[in-house]
Amino acid sequence: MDNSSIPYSQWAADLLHNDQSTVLRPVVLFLLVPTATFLLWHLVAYLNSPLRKYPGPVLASFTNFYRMYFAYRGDMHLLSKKLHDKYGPVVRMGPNYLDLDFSSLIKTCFDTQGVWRKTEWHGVSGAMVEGKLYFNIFSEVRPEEHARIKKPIAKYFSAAGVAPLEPHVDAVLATLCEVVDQRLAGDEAFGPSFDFSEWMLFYAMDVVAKTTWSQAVGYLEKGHDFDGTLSVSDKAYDYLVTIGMYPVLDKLLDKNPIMRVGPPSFGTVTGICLGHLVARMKGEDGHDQSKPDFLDRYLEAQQQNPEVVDIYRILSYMLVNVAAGADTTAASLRSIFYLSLKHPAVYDRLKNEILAAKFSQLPVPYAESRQLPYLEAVSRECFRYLPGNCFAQERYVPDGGLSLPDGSFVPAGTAIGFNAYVLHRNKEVWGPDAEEFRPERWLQADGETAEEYKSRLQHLNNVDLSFSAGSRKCIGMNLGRMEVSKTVATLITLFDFELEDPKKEWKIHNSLIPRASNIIMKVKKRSDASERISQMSSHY
Ligand code: HEM
Repeated sequence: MDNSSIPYSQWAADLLHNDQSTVLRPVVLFLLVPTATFLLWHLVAYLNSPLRKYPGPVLASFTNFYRMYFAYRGDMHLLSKKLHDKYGPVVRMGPNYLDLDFSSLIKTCFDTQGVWRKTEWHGVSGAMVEGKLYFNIFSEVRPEEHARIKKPIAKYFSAAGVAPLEPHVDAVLATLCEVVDQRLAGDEAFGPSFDFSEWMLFYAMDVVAKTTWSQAVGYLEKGHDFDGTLSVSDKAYDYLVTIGMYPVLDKLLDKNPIMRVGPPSFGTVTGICLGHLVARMKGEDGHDQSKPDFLDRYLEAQQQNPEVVDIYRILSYMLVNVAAGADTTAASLRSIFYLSLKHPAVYDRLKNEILAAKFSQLPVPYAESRQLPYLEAVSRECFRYLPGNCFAQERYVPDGGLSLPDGSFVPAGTAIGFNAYVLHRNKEVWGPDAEEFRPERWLQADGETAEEYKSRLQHLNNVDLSFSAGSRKCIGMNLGRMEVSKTVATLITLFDFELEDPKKEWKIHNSLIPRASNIIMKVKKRSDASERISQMSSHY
């Protein structure tokens, strides 16, 4: 009989009552019962949800698999923007998740007390160490525990705290200049084409290693991902953002107590960090005491706070530096060069400002590069245009609920989130040219008084989520900004850059951090570059 001509339910019932189908019966029961329960559960949840009043894709209101699919594809930022353009400032993007585009709520939802808790998806980046689940500063979602583990080291990340790390950045920056000089740049004409994006990751990873344990990993010198760590790190991020949309799956995969399933985790990086920690503790790493690094500070923090900082905690501090500090900085450097070169007027103005500056030495000291207003404006515009985190920064609505500017009320326990990529392109906040790359928006405009500019800048600062805000604001912001500023000033002082084909677009895979590739570039040395580089390198 042709089963397609009878209703599905009757077909299933016939199948169950047919004595001859003794093999099929358990199979059908096994499939039907959970499927029906799953669908019914989702239907009841949908009908009862207080979020039903909010617009969004129908599928998204039933299941988080909707978002998971776009997280997997790597274009979550584009999806969020498209949905906000279609539905307005509130979009229901999950059964219990609202994506918001209200900059007026930033101060409320990114509070300094941790009342607005991070949602569980951040916890997916926790790591199993000897059978125990360890959360780091990024992945810890419990506010009290987050404050407890952050407090002993917060001071080392202040502007004054990171200043002594500048010699470490300088040493790696000198290596970068040498590598560009010897392998990539042409003397009189532009040299061969190469993918700038991968070199920025080699550089940023070496810097974070050097500032953390005083030794670069060696990506710049070797010129490739020689130990596979960079590719593992990409996969770990892909896993975090995809499984993070359904965190319960993490318990069956990466955190499965019986058998770990899934892509490689940060295990390799953990091994590298552990090796350096052990070597330091045994006094075997030849560390120069006159150049303190993060590891010195973490060991100091252990002395001062033994009840909080044990050896595992130090390891997690080291690990989060590597996991959170390299890809973000590389992404920012890629954006600055690519977006400026795509807008030749911007690149020319930036280049002219840098070449006109009389720097006291190379690498350019941060105290000097940060004085350049156009460099600062270009950096901030890049952070705005393509933020280092292009996923929603999620929080749970606390007791008392949340009143939205549209007059509606969101109950406690709802997950809400702000995607900086969407917020930073809101025309009501940033003006009609919000979608344009225009660094001048960060400078005093013609006819604008100093007072007006100050107040406009203050407003822009308040609605800028490039480094997040409140108690979960990026702890490494001062280091990241120092690195970006002095690296751009130093590279442009020594070399001229051009895109191989200015019409070609970069490729972006958004895996929390927008991973840009295919920035095919050519470089030319400025007249005295090689001589200045060899002078500079002799100091390191
Ligand atoms: C220009 C470079 C950087 C950018 C754009 C950036 C951006 C961000 C953003 C947006 C967040 C919030 C993420 C979220 O909550 O979902 C964050 C958090 C964090 N960042 Fe950065 N970051 C940069 C550099 C660094 C560096 C150099 C380090 C460390 C050496 C670092 C360490 C961290 C840590 C530990 C957190 C978690 C903070 C917490 O939850 O308390 N970042 N970063």
